[in-house]
Amino acid sequence: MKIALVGYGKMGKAIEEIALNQNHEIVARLEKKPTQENLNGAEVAIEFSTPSTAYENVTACLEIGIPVVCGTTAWLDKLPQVKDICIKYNGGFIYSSNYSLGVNLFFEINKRAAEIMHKYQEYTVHIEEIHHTEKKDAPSGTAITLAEEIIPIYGFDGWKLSYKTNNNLLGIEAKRVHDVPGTHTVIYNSPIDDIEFKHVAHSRKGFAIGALIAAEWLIGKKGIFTMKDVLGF
Ligand SMILES: NC(=O)C1=CN([C@@H]2O[C@H](COP(=O)(O)OP(=O)(O)OC[C@H]3O[C@@H](n4cnc5c(N)ncnc54)[C@H](OP(=O)(O)O)[C@@H]3O)[C@@H](O)[C@H]2O)C=CC1
Ligand SMILES: O=C(O)C1=N[C@H](C(=O)O)C[C@H](O)C1
Repeated sequence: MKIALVGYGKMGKAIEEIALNQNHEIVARLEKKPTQENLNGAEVAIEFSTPSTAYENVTACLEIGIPVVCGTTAWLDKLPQVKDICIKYNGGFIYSSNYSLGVNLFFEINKRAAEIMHKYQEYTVHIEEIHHTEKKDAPSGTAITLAEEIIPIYGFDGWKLSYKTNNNLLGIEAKRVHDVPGTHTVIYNSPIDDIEFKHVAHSRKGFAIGALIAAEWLIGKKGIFTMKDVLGF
């Protein structure tokens, strides 16, 4: 693949390392808005930038006619507009809050666990996420995805940044610790015992491998997709 990396920070560099080992070509490394010229003949754009720049970058790629794999978090209030633009330009777009295979398996386990656990009112539920101190958003996109799977099953009104669940809002606790790539835990507590489902990323490798799998899958496809489509869940 000829890949444009839109955003060349921690994730852009992690993707580059794996892409080069897989004999892909990096034709652009951008830290600004993509244009026809600076995309340099890319077949696909992989966008990991910042919450305030992702929307503009994604829409620019779609308007130019380049399919986009986007991993940037905390801009999803604008997802409906991106979907409209993708349809208008007959483009290809994938978004996932987390591209790692392990977390996508965890999403499935999380849903099933909530379906079982919500019947047992002696257990409370909340989420904890831990990330490196450079992270701009809280809670993480992954924690929000986990919450969005639990909320309808429990009938919660939504989530809030809190170490506990109350007022019918699912608690998400966000901790920031030097160098942690990403740890997510869904915690069920009762007076008798605790049950915890936990995913620990040891590095950014899993996110990068997943983003490259998504990019290869997306080339030639039209529409709006998630990692569930890529993995066939
Ligand atoms: N979905 C997933 O699997 C994962 C998602 N993420 C998400 O990806 C995003 C990026 O994470 P990470 O790489 O760690 O962050 P970094 O801060 O390391 O990298 C972001 C990069 O984007 C650059 N940038 C700034 N403005 C623009 C712009 N207009 N266009 C393109 N690039 C720009 C920044 O440059 P400068 O520093 O000069 O401002 C920086 O190099 C975050 O939202 C994070 O939550 C992270 C890991 C996995
Ligand atoms: O910013 C990060 O680093 C990460 N961001 C994503 C998120 O917000 O869920 C995915 C991963 O946890 C790492």
